[in-house]
Amino acid sequence: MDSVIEDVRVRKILDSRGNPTVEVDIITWNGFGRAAAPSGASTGSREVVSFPEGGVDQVISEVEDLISSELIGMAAEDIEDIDEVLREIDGTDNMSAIGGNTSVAVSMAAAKAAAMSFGMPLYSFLGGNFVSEMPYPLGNMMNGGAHAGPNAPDIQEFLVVPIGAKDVEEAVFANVAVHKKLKELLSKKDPDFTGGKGDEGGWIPNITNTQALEIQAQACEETRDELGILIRPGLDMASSEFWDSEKEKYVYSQDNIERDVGEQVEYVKDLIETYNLFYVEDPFDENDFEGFRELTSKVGNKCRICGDDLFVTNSRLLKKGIDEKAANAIIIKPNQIGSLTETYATVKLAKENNVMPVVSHRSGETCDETIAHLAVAFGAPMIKTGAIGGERIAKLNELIRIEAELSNPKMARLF
Ligand SMILES: C=C(OP(=O)(O)O)C(=O)O
Ligand SMILES: [Mg+2]
Repeated sequence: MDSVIEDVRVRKILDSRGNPTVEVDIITWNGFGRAAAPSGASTGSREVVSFPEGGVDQVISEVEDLISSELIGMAAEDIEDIDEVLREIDGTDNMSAIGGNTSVAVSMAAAKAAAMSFGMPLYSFLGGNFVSEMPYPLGNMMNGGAHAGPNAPDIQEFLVVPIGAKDVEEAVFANVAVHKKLKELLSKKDPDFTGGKGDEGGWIPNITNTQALEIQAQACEETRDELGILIRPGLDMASSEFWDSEKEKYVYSQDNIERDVGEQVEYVKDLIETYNLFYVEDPFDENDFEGFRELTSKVGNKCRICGDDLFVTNSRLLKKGIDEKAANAIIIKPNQIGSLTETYATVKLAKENNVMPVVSHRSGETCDETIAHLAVAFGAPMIKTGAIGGERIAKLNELIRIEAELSNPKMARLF
């Protein structure tokens, strides 16, 4: 049996914020898989718990042996069984005993070890022989909110989608062209602009939300004219971060404006129309299915309204969202749910219900490239990975390699 697990090793490594995270190696008779877990800053409250109370050190000192003694002898390709064993070892509802980051790194390392044992790339081991669609990269251009400092916009991520790109390589370089253009524009606009970047490599501008939206639109247009590629703007508002539950208002401190739910619906609708936004993530607090539903019913035919903190990659929450018609896209972050099996179940449910899965990095990342393979294997039309920075380009460059390997690659359908 080529894929029988012979050893499991867990180590503490650095993530891009300089925090500790776990990296797992799984060694099979005939292969090897390595995966590391990322971590969020603007996390949803219903995500599984990343690590046990003692953090990564406790995983190394107590959990590693528990996991390896159960997994050694199992076949690495039996991913569902492996994920079930991890759930049993943990024994809690939210993975707080071993940590969702531990379990997801084991789950992904097992899949990679199985793929190598059978001599296949991960995307075809998970997605089958017929995968051919490449995701559009959602590039992160400017950062605010929890990913930036105090004078930045409240909106967390100013994104772009190069919807006119003919292939991934063109798409990735189009995003970088917008990123470079923005540096020029921001330097002209703000004499104090230092070129500082946020957690995901987007610029941190010292400007208001409206100014940032204007400059993002300008950068998209100018880059489109220069490259001849249509590029549309998008946002991750990460609104849970500035929702004040006592006041029941969204507090935009940079603009000195507060909006109730109804005003937020109108504001975001207006942004979508004014800036021709292609994508808006988390325009409402993570508990506000009703706000999501109202916005989606008004503009869901022209814009992807995406739930991240709302769904936390959880199929039960997605089912609620589908029943309530709350969104037409969902962020897929495997470490929010703690296993590949559950990640896949959520993707499958989304696709069956015309909810677009968008595979995503976290703000704290490593150079692990697994999500590039997951996006292709799952047929996700978009992937959110940033635009520059070592841990971001690890995924983007892997997408370029995958595209070069496929015999008949084409871009996914966005509409
Ligand atoms: C990537 C994101 O940030 P974090 O990883 O901090 O949740 C996000 O909110 O989509
Ligand atoms: Mg988000």
